[in-house]
Amino acid sequence: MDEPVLLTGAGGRVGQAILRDLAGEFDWRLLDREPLPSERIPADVDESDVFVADVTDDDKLDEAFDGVGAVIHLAGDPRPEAPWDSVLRNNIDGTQTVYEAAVDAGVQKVAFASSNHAVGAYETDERTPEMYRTDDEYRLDGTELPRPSNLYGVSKAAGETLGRYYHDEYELSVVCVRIGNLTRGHPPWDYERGQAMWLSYRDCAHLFERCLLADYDYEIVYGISDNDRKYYSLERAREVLGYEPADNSADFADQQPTSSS
Ligand SMILES: NC(=O)C1=CN([C@@H]2O[C@H](COP(=O)(O)OP(=O)(O)OC[C@H]3O[C@@H](n4cnc5c(N)ncnc54)[C@H](O)[C@@H]3O)[C@@H](O)[C@H]2O)C=CC1
Ligand SMILES: O=C1O[C@H](COP(=O)(O)O)[C@@H](O)[C@H](O)[C@H]1O
Repeated sequence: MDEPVLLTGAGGRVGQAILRDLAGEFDWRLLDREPLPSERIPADVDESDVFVADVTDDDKLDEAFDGVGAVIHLAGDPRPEAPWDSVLRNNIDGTQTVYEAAVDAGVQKVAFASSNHAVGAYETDERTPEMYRTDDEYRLDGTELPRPSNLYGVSKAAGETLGRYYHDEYELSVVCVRIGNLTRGHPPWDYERGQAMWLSYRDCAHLFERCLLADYDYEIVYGISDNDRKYYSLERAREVLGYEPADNSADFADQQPTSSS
């Protein structure tokens, strides 16, 4: 990728996981509505490539998108309990504005941060908690219809559908990554669901690197590490993107603190 890569929501957890490992790999342009503290900006990113802007502001986006080859779109309200007015503005309107700016600027690829919550309602009372365990074979693979668990999940399903439209209408390459549960250092303790959909920081960076380098049309993939426990298939991410996760939440089982430690 010779042209700059725009990272929206650069100051957040996912953005920082990506920059931690890929700072020197791409010519980054960073965008966030909050000013980024210097420790969140890689040393070789010039201040002219750092934009403080809201993703619903199309004029500011036009400036930030100028000359960009690919976009990783993370900016939005990440709270599963976020209210409708926030997800409507930040997640749905913001994502449509990003796709539109991408088309106007002649961008080739957009990687969109979707979520496990776009399909959270597959986790029915009948299937849980068994589906979170290693001996259960239930898998979602990205071909299933969205089944959101909350209004935030609805907004992520809408972002995926917007991507489908912008691919079909404008031939934009779009990959929607249904991210599981990103935590630094180790999987969440005492949370089976979180362990089954854990995404480590290094696998997160590697996955989005593959989203920038691979060739695809329109894809929905799951963004988790290669956990022994899993109810999301990694097949599509492996096949289409060349994703090769290095981490597995099971490797941390004996490190989990006990209540007495
Ligand atoms: N952290 C996780 O485990 C998961 C995250 N995701 C998605 O990944 C993306 C990033 O999530 P996190 O880094 O965890 O969230 P975060 O809250 O740490 O980072 C989001 C960043 O986006 C910025 N932002 C929010 N609304 C904006 C707007 N309207 N315009 C410009 N910037 C805006 C915020 O200032 C913040 O820096 C979100 O879209 C979230 O839904 C999806 C699944 C799991
Ligand atoms: O989409 C998201 O999912 C993760 C995991 O969901 P949770 O309900 O198990 O916490 C969440 O931590 C993150 O904030 C959210 O953006």
